[in-house]
Amino acid sequence: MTTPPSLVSRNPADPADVLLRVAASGAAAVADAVVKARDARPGWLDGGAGARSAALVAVAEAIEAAADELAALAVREVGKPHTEARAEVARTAAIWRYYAQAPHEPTGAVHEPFGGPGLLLTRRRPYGVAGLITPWNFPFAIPSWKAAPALAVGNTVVLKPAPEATACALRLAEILQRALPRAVFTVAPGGAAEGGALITSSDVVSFTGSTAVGHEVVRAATARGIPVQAEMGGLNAAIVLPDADIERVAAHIAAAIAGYAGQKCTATSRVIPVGAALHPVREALAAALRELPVGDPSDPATVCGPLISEQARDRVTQATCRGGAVLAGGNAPRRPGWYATPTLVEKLPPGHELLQEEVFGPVAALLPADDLAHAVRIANSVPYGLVTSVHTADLNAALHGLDHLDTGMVRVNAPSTGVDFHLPFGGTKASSHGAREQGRAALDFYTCTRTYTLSPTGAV
Ligand SMILES: NC(=O)C1=CN([C@@H]2O[C@H](COP(=O)(O)OP(=O)(O)OC[C@H]3O[C@@H](n4cnc5c(N)ncnc54)[C@H](OP(=O)(O)O)[C@@H]3O)[C@@H](O)[C@H]2O)C=CC1
Ligand SMILES: O=C(O)CCC(=O)C(=O)O
Repeated sequence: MTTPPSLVSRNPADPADVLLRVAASGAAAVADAVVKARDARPGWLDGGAGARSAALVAVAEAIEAAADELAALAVREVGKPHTEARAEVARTAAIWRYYAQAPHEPTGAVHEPFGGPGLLLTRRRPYGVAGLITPWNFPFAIPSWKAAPALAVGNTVVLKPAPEATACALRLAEILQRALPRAVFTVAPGGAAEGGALITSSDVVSFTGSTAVGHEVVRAATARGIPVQAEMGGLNAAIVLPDADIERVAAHIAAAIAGYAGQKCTATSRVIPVGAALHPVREALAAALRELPVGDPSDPATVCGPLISEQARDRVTQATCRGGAVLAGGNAPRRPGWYATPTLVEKLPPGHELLQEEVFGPVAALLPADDLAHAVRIANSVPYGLVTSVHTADLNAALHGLDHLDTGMVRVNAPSTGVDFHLPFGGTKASSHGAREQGRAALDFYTCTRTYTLSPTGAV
């Protein structure tokens, strides 16, 4: 028997600081966790809506009580700037409270038979064990916005977190396991082997991460005929019209490019000034990026902390060396930790990596457009379709954007980053596969509609 590899979790701001070394679970332990979760499912479901709701409220309360400690852990393990880490923890508690209402909601509808007496009913029922595979960038919020709706409707859950966020996942599991019955929620630390084992044993799969891995996950789950959703990358554009308040918009876009070092699927990576907006946007955005506070993520003033790993940092710095003109940043500060400076580039050759792939760093390309229709064509010209922001005071321009932008989300006068957890979240093209996450859409994803016929005895 081979020993599972060990997982090492390091502080990206100080790579000598090792948070954790644990053995990966191994595929057999993942399969075993799924068996135990399946056995725990009837008790969890039949315990009733009240018990499920109360348990989800207890999770929210425990997260709120541990907020400072959880935020500090995210700062240390995944390099999330302190202010954002606090906001993520607050959002995570709010997600559990929101889904704590779901067990009390109607699960179906009553219909009249086409002919004769009786009742026809629909009822949404859980699939069984939800297998969740999550990335490191929102180590509390993403596992929670998948697990809370899955649990609310009566599934049990096995989570395979990203190796880089193992300590956060284990701490979240501790909180959940105190509030939930045994085996209702299990975390299985590991890598691709554990992720694969989860897909081959669970009943419904939800993934967030890169597009390449997401497509593999979708193929594996589809081959088994189980429902799967995958939230993958983005290459999101911000369109700025000349009538926008350019100084204010530039500050917002700079934060959407380089906040948390651009490591959000919703980060802005292309900025499209329209017509006369080019010159003021170019100047104001380059200045805003140069002034953006870069540094130690535990400092509350920091907006752009380190990248998650050395490879991630090198990918960003190399991408900006391959053609184009650098307007701001374009280097790595000389300090311990995996930092890259907030970067704006222009005049990129067609087909450049920054115009085709999610680089997941604090870097954006400036792409001037002649008019709004041209801006929309540029925005739509990439393989991804997660979110676009449009900055304008003109309602007609905003409506044109809503009608013609081919992204799952369009945000007018709001940055591309940020999520309203009570609304559906997801994109088009290579950004998403399957049903939407979050909001009520998540309750539908984790349930299968059953149709019941009730006829009086002797009717047939
Ligand atoms: N959309 C988003 O929010 C995110 C996008 N990304 C993108 O992904 C890039 C790489 O980041 P990374 O964290 O490595 O993301 P990956 O997509 O590579 O990994 C995401 C998760 O899937 C696991 N996994 C890998 N291969 C498989 C498989 N075949 N079957 C099942 N599970 C698998 C990973 O484990 P393991 O790491 O051990 O391979 C990890 O837990 C980033 O640069 C960024 O572009 C990353 C994070 C979030
Ligand atoms: O912008 C956000 O707050 C969330 C982004 C996100 O969902 C992701 O990066 O996976």
